[in-house]
Amino acid sequence: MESVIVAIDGPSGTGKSSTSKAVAAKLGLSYLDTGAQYRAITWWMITNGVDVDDADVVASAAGKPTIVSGTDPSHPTITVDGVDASGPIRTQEVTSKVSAVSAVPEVRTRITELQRSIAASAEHGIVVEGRDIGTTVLPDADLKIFLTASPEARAARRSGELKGADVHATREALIKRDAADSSRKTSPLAKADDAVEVDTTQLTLQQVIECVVTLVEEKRAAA
Ligand SMILES: Nc1ncnc2c1ncn2[C@@H]1O[C@H](COP(=O)(O)OP(=O)(O)OP(=O)(O)O)[C@@H](O)[C@H]1O
Ligand SMILES: Nc1ccn([C@@H]2O[C@H](COP(=O)(O)O)[C@@H](O)[C@H]2O)c(=O)n1
Repeated sequence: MESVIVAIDGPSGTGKSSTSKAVAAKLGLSYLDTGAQYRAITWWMITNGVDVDDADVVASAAGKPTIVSGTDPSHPTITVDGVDASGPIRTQEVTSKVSAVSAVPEVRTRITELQRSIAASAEHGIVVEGRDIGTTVLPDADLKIFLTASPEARAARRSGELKGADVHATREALIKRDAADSSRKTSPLAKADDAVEVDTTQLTLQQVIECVVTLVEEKRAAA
């Protein structure tokens, strides 16, 4: 198999980004962080005064920003209307509002088209991570992985990242975001029937990376 398409989905904090970047770098593949695209459109809505709780207004604005994702796993980038958005999309305000924006069907249609065109143009293949990649965006992906981990492990990982953040509050916030992402009508967070589930609770990041690399190599060998 010359080019390979890998879909990695799962709830928040399960290790999708860290794993996907490392696997892509190791195998010479491109990398796409689809959560960053939903964060980028949310950031644009906020900075342009759009009420993100008004789905009709969000829908009519969905086509306005130009979002560009750079797919080098050692230096992923994201711009909105030509402006580097990699910092602003990680604020607490964006994190708390992104699920409302990403639930709007017109937003999903727009971002899904963008994701498919990026995947189609990746010469050597790509690792695409998100919530609905295996189920909706790339249903014919060569390999689908669904990462999981206990809420406690995920909260501890995130609190370590946010230095000093309260673990209980972090746990509640990620459970709330997962619930919103899993219960939306259009393309919810879900495991594809043919995805391999990997519970990362007791695994180091290195072990998860090795597990996914092995699964990709097995697929390539079988092709
Ligand atoms: N197996 C692991 N063991 C310990 N820490 C891990 C593991 N996997 C990832 N991490 C750490 O957990 C944090 C969250 O990981 P990451 O951002 O990759 O998750 P994610 O699933 O992409 O999250 P989100 O969907 O919220 O963007 C990071 O600090 C990362 O280094
Ligand atoms: N395929 C996807 C990816 C992400 N989302 C939404 O974006 C939010 C942020 O994702 P992170 O991975 O950066 O945490 C996420 O909570 C979802 O609302 C999505 O809908 N589909």
